Amino acid sequence: MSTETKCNPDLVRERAKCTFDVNELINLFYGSEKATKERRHFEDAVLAVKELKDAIPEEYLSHKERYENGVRKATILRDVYRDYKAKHNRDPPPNQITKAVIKDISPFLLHNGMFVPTIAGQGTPEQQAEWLPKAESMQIIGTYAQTELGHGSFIRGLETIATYDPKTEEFVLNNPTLTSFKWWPGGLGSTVNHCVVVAQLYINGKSHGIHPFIAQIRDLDTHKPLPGVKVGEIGPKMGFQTANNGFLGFDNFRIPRKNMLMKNAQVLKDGTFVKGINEKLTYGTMVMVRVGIVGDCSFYAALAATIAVRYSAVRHQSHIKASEPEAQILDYLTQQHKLFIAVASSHVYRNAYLWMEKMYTNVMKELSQDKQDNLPELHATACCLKAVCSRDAGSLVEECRLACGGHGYMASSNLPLTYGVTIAAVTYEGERTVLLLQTARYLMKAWMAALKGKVLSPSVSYLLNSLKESKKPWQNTPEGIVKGFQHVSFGKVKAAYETIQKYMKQGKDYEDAWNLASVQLVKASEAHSRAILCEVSWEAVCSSSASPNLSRVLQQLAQLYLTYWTLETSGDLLLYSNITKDDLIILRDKYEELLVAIRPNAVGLVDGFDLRDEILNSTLGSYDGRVYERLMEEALKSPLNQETVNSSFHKYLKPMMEKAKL
Ligand SMILES: CC/C=C\C/C=C\C/C=C\C/C=C/C(=O)SCCNC(=O)CCNC(=O)[C@H](O)C(C)(C)COP(=O)(O)OP(=O)(O)OC[C@H]1O[C@@H](n2cnc3c(N)ncnc32)[C@H](O)[C@@H]1OP(=O)(O)O
Ligand SMILES: Cc1cc2nc3c(=O)[nH]c(=O)nc-3n(C[C@H](O)[C@H](O)[C@H](O)COP(=O)(O)OP(=O)(O)OC[C@H]3O[C@@H](n4cnc5c(N)ncnc54)[C@H](O)[C@@H]3O)c2cc1C
Repeated sequence: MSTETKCNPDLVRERAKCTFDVNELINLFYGSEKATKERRHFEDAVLAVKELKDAIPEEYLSHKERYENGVRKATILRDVYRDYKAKHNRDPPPNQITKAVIKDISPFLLHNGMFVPTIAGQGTPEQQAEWLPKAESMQIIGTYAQTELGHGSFIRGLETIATYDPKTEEFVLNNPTLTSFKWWPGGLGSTVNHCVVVAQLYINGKSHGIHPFIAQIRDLDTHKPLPGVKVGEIGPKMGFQTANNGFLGFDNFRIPRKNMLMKNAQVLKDGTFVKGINEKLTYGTMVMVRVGIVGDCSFYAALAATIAVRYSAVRHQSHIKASEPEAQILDYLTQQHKLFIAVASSHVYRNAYLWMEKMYTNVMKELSQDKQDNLPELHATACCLKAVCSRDAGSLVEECRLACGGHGYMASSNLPLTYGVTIAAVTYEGERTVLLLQTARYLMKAWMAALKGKVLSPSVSYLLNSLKESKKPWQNTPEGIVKGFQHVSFGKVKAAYETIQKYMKQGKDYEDAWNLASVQLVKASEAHSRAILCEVSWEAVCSSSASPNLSRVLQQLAQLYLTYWTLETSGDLLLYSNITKDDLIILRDKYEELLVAIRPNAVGLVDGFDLRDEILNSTLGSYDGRVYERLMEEALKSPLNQETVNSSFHKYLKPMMEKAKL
């Protein structure tokens, strides 16, 4: 981190006001002092590589140049990872340094994030032995090719076909229609030579559902598409410009039988299909990534909050009192309302991610012992938390951007790109509504079980309690608010269920009744997610090992989250819990008190995310607060400022002005 010497005086004052030890917060957030040290050490090693520094900001490069620069840096970064592993005999610690290097999304994201994990999770030991060493060492580069032009959400509707030919013991891959073309996979455009292709398996004319296959699509020496492969890049997007998303189609492309990933289901040499214990295990990589996305949401909220809070401490505009100097915009309560929820939410998502990660690890362990009982709960929880956290994180980043006024609109603030990247997670890895409806299926089943008095899984057991406790008075405490959110979820689950029943009594079949109730079902899932987020984050704060000074501030943040959402969803609480108008007024006042209480620690709290200037990559958010200097320095890098008179003056402006004189 930069030293305080050249720091903006407002930020120096802010840091002096902080009531807790920022290093303690950093160590708590990242797990331990050792974890912080190792992460920083690795980040230092990456940032010491001169070739990773960009000569000019990415925004001035063409689409093609941006990609090429992204690949260049991704390969150097990969060397740093390899060298670290060789030296320390372990992988580098979790870190976000790719943001400092690639800025947008790495063309290797899908290789590391889905290709390798799919081989590890869906391959037999022999298949893992064949491909993992090559993939992990980057002798081959891959992606996860599932989505097609015509289908993304409904994956049973995928049209890519893998027909087994027992004579040659091969699968023949085909994309018979335009809509069957793979569309979106990251790195597919021009980077990868392999992919996991999700395709419909046909044996002797019989369909056996979708399965993952490994296909080599480009020559390893020339990188030319292999015969029978049509592949390319899909073009510019809202973000993900360097992710190199691509399209792919096969024309009678043959792959050996051993290229079907066969941990779950198998095709024997003679074409016998052996079903797996649960066909949904094929969807396993998606569950893993959905859990990871909750962690990503914590990072993006932290990044945007760091930029906007530091900027708001440096920026002065207007007066609170006419007699006093212009105020730091961070002193306006409205600004605190916009920003502190992003700080608080980052902690909430972090705790939810750690909680989900534990659930994921447990279920994976159970699956390895053929025990599947807790898989539905994992799937339902990962779906709704991914859906709610990504949408909320996107909104928080946008609110942080708006809170920086005009300068937040500058690319050099890094907030527009951060928004483009964050909001993409609402769609990828399962579109929000679609995932919430998956959770709703689970909630409806849980509700029916609750009505029968059955024992429910831990994440939905509150439905039973709420059934018993519906008459208890509201309590204006964090625990009371958590219960309140559970009552809202209970009420919405019950209402959605009864709506389905109502339509069925009117003669509709279950599917139509489901569709007619689906707005309510989505809302029930959202309420369920909010109840989980509130409960998990409050419990994490209460059981944390933080010192009293830090604990106080973390409790304030967690209470801010609870109170913010109570006020945002007060209509629901009035409808489904025993909260009263008077309780809401007390909570409104409490919320305002919390903003005021958190205010002196705002800069300390974002310093506690320990995001280096290179990761923030923002003129507005740097540790030293040299906002105006940086805005000007960055503007001067514009190619339009490298010449006094642009040629368009002579070509167009001057002739126009002269024509106007005639
Ligand atoms: C930090 C992250 C690390 C790395 C980052 C890497 C990349 C990030 C950046 C970008 C990459 C993006 C990649 C992608 O987007 S890849 C493509 C992702 N695509 C999707 O997510 C598709 C979404 N659709 C689905 O998952 C399924 O189609 C859907 C679940 C919606 C429906 O499936 P299906 O029609 O087969 O099932 P249903 O009939 O609705 O339900 C049947 C039954 O199955 C249960 N189920 C469904 N999915 C699962 C699962 N994954 N695990 C367990 N069980 C599952 C479902 O609950 C139903 O149960 P029941 O109610 O009991 O019948
Ligand atoms: C940045 C980015 C990166 C991606 N990377 C990859 C990748 O690497 N590999 C890969 O395979 N894919 C990738 N994808 C694709 C992504 O997984 C899909 O776009 C996503 O799953 C959504 O599917 P869709 O595009 O078909 O949306 P659609 O399903 O067409 O959604 C459109 C609308 O229809 C609604 N809808 C659809 N079905 C239902 C339903 N059953 N009930 C109610 N409403 C419904 C949705 O809610 C939404 O409002 C990526 C996408 C993006 C944006």
